[in-house]
Amino acid sequence: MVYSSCQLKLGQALWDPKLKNLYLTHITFIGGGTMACAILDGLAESMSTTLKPGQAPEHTFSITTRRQERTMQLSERYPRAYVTDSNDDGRLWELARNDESTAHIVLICTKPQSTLEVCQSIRLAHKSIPAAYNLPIVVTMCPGITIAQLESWLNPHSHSNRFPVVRTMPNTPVSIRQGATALVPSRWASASEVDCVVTFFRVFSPCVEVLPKETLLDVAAAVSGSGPAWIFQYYKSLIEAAVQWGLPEDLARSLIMQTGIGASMLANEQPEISLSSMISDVCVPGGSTEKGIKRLVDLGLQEAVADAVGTSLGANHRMGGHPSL
Ligand SMILES: O=C(O)[C@@H]1CCC=N1
Repeated sequence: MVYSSCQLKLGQALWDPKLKNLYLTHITFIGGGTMACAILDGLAESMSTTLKPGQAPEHTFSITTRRQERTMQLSERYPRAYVTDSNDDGRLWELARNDESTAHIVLICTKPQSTLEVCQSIRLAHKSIPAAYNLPIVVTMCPGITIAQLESWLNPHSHSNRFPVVRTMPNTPVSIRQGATALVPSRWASASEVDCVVTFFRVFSPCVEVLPKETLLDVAAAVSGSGPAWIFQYYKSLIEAAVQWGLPEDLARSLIMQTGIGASMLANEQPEISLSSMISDVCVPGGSTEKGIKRLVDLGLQEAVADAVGTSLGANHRMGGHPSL
């Protein structure tokens, strides 16, 4: 299933009334690093708040960061956020308290190594929540850390009142609402809860649910989560080549960026046309592009890319080998 973009209105019932009606009221970012800020930047422009009757949240978001000096920077950059340097801050979880009609997303945006500790904080903060109330939806973006691991850290003893979990893999262009997000929900997440997470991510990226196997999320992470780096690396090589042949760097950069945007848009708008055919369209038979492409292929571009993606995937899988991470 592919979900295209939408507007997010916090506090508005977002779901098909045939499903359980949930109001998304608050989003907690655990970790205030690159991905948290990319998402917050993507949200900043596009979000409006429609309060549920009788409800007046002071803060739309919460952000936690380990470094105290960073709390000030984040508060200035995101004035609607409650910023704290502790995942065990009582106020953090009070702001996010749900009743039976509200939903709250906790996004784990820390380094993968901190996930276990973060899950422990989330679990402890919700230890005394009555069974009828909604637990927050725990959303991760750590490749390799499985739903089974997350559930064992969040719900070590109980088989009832489980935290709904959704694994996601967004990428850095979410900051300009041009991201791509792959996701896979746990079987304990209800249709409304999955809709809630999808609606959230659709603000800054089309989302795709990877089926049928959870491990495919790691493949998506290797090509799409890491993807901007693959593309930037290729652009960097093109720019360096252009500069070697005398083109000024700024000119090379702007020509190559626009070429990348145009080529991506062209390919995206015509999904029925293969990339091989689009390459042929550029190549005059026996001409310069054809010769250059042949050289790239002969030098092993395909093997190099496959090897790099495999290496990245292997690293993601090793990450899942917790507790050593
Ligand atoms: O490099 C990493 O580990 C993460 C995964 C996807 C993008 N960055």
